[in-house]
Amino acid sequence: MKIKIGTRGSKLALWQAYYIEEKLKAKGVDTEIVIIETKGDKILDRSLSKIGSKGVFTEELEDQLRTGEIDIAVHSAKDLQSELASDLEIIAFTEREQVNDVMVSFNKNLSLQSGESFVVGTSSTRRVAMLKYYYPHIKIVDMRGNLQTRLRKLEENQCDALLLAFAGVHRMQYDDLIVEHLSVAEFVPPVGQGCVAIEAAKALEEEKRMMIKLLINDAQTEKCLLAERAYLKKLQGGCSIPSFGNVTLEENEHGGLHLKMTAGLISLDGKKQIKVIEESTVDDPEGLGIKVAESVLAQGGTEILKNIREGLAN
Ligand SMILES: NCc1[nH]cc(CCC(=O)O)c1CC(=O)O
Repeated sequence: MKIKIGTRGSKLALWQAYYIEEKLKAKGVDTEIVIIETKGDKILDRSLSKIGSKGVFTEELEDQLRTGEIDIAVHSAKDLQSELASDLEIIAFTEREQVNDVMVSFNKNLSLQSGESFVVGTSSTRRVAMLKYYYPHIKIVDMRGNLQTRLRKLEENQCDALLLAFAGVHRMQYDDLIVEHLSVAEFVPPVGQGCVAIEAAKALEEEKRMMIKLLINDAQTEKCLLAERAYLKKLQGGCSIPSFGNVTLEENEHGGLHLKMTAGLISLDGKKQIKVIEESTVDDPEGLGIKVAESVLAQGGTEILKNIREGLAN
């Protein structure tokens, strides 16, 4: 059996593909890596929210899943839209990395807490809105491109610091540049951050699907991700919407486990934030995600989404 692994060509995407390849190879499964360029990789001069968030990093990979050119597509779970086409599915989630965001800079003394004003580069609507909400003294500049491009821009002094996911910084071995770990209670991570997801066509041979599930899937991370993705799907928000959602498995008094979800929405100007924290048993993660989404929508989320959609349409 040979598994053909489709991936984007960025260094972070390749890290993810090799990570999956190693897990399969370690159990004697033959693999081949196929690099596929996506629209998100090609268009670098416009912000993601303007290109349209749906599938910019996934469409070309999905086409090749359908033709059987590749057996699986490897994605950052965060980049995978919450609603897949009916002929595609996620068959595995890897064990998750630390989920928090970090601030990266060449200036070791920078801190968001200091009250000092400096320039932070980010293109994430969630990070922009959260900066405005918690740290209004910070100046923000739009900073797109892959990790290496952003770091080059940082080096060129286009900004003083970047906000990034710890997972990507760590995987690219830039830990030395981390000057601050952001609290997950304030900067609640977006759905999927830190997890690698495996997408496949429903038509994939059963033998391959079972093998990949067995060797790659982490059952605990899967529970968390199912809840988070159900939340995002209910909100119908892609990555251009400043939503956040993070689920952890927590121990009960009796040693069993339950799910704890922290999720919400923040307006683009950072003026209004809705945050809901809810716990549930582990057996219905999707139910938890939907319940929290309904609660966020009812507490003003509908209004925030409406404002954002009208703004983006202009
Ligand atoms: N949107 C790009 C992207 N997709 C996944 C990661 C980081 C790694 C991960 O969360 O899996 C990043 C970079 C970032 O947000 O800093």
